[in-house]
Amino acid sequence: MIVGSGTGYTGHDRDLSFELFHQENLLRYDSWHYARLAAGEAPERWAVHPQYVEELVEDVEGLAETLVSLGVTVHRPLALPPDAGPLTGPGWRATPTPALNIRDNTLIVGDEIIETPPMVRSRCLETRLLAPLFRRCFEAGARWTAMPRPGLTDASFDLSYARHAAASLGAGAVPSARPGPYDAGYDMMLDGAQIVRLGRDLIVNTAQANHRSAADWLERHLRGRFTVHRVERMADSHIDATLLALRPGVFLARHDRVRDLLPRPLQGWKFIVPPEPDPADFPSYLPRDLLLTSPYIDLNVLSVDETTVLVNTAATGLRAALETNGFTVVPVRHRHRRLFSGGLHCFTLDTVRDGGPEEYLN
Ligand SMILES: NC(=[NH2+])NCCC[C@H](N)C(=O)O
Repeated sequence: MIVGSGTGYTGHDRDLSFELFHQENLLRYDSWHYARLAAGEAPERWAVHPQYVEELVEDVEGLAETLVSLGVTVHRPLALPPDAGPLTGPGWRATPTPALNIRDNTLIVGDEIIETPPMVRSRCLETRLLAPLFRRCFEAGARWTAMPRPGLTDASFDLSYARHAAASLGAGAVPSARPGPYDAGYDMMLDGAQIVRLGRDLIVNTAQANHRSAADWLERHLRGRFTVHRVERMADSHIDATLLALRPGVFLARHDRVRDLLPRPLQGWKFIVPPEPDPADFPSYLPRDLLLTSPYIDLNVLSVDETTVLVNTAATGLRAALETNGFTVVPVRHRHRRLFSGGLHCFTLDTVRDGGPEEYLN
């Protein structure tokens, strides 16, 4: 398994791609800068308090140590070069982020590593920091592919989901971004965290045209080896704080309605729905500390086998729910899961597992 790295995180580039990606959480906390950016205003650099970064790094190192103690072989990405950047694309530049939420920009399916097309400009360097590890897998016989790279120009984002979300949260209109000379239509965009892998079947969440186009690519690319099942708008993008498979026949789900969105054969699985998150389980932050995940983020657990699950120490209700259902819970400290957009599942990427892909849907 690879465990991400928080070293070198300094802040966020609040550009159009970042605002669209984090729209739902930013809107909830009343800090969404999209309209200004769409009108041509320059992106803003938003610092994260260095103490939070230090504590993040400490917690990620603890996660890596816990996995080693459970007998997992742990690999780490390259560090973010301190003098890296800026990244540039057609008509934009952005400050790169470290390879922290490595679940997002890579999808491992069977013997194949697929680099997925990032949705946030600052994240375009992350898979390069994993390249030495991917090279070793390649040399050992793995396939290694990258989906078509997106241009990420302002007008390359389909706004249909953003408009739907803004309307349901009572926010104002979402103006179209200005067209530019480097536009190439709606780019393919999809993160690995939009996919639940179940043996020979993949559940892929799509919420707008960028995702759907990427899902078309994935479906054609994997035809004959894996089956793609689409679910529409289970979430804005990532679903690994909404639905996770704990073992064949058992899901962990944010709420009961998740069941109805799944293909029929999976609706008969058991769904463990933990109690609502307790606000007392989280640190208190200032308005300047952007909250980039919902309070459900601790659902983002990491399974190492069919009974053992790594769970945030602070998530008391969730830990109890899993124990009641017969799982062995290994507590892991992860304080700032709302500031760095990810939990234990987001920070990890399983590359080699025991057993082979099985059939669960027939
Ligand atoms: N792979 C990830 N980065 N997943 C994080 C998903 C968090 C989800 N958007 C929420 O706010 O609850």
